[in-house]
Amino acid sequence: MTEAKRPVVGVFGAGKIGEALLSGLLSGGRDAGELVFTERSAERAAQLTSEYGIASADVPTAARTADVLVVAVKPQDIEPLLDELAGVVTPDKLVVSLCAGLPTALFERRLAEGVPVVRVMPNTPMVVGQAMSALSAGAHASPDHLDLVSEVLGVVGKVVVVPESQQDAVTALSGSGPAYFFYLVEAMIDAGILLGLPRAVAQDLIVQSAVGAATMLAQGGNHPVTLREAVTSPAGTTIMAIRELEKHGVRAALIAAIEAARDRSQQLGAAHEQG
Ligand SMILES: NC(=O)C1=CN([C@@H]2O[C@H](COP(=O)(O)OP(=O)(O)OC[C@H]3O[C@@H](n4cnc5c(N)ncnc54)[C@H](OP(=O)(O)O)[C@@H]3O)[C@@H](O)[C@H]2O)C=CC1
Ligand SMILES: O=C(O)[C@@H]1CCC=N1
Repeated sequence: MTEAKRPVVGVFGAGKIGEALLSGLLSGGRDAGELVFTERSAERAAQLTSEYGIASADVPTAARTADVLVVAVKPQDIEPLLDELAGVVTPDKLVVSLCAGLPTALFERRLAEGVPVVRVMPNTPMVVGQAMSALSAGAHASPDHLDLVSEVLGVVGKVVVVPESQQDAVTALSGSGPAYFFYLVEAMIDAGILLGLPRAVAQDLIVQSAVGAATMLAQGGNHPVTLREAVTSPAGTTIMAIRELEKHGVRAALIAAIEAARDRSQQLGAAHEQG
């Protein structure tokens, strides 16, 4: 039986998330020949080609070569890229935007009539096959297009479909989410240093605690409250720490932080609505 031909994925802007996607797809079994990317800096393009064996191309060539065009430039850099894509992207292609805040309507306005667009918010754990990607279909994207994006991003992690109206919230939660966990881990390692532990020991203790806790959350099916209560003994050590976290407003700080990230995602989109 012959296998159906897999789509060629083109990554436009191979920075942090673009590179994470390319390397995650390779680790997930895609061939370098099924991938292409564009980069502004020739030096960075050469470095990525040497590291991964994936060819780079200019924007029009990559747009013609790829079936799925993944846009991974900063929202602030989108306009010149859309100028380049506008003349070459045809409705038989699929455009996938990873850009925070940018609505599918922006792409639909700037590209040829009928080009399907899917907005995705992924996150960097795609380098280890553990991304969380949330997908929303634009006006011309069909269920088959969503299936195609799910298939590609399913190689590098989990996929969920959400209404586009929820994408700013998703961006604040799971798009930025890994940074919050890294920040907490960093702070807990500092606490270990304060308590006199060697840095490497503190890091091992906290990272393995994070891995263990994440695995229990992902696999155990228990609510986080139940899991935390199981650690929190009457008159024990954990409740003393929890009291301090509550006293310092850590829960409220996290809620406010995530709300601020949501607001910023909305602003990034609004900037392009006006311009
Ligand atoms: N980082 C993350 O965790 C996540 C990021 N995103 C989204 O992904 C997008 C990219 O973010 P991130 O990877 O962090 O940003 P980066 O700045 O690391 O990557 C963007 C890359 O695109 C290049 N670039 C810019 N314009 C063009 C162009 N016209 N043609 C080709 N390449 C171009 C940049 O080059 P140069 O450096 O020379 O400017 C840079 O290498 C953003 O829209 C962000 O919102 C989404 C989810 C998570
Ligand atoms: O910080 C940002 O804007 C991007 C979007 C989500 C994660 N990083």
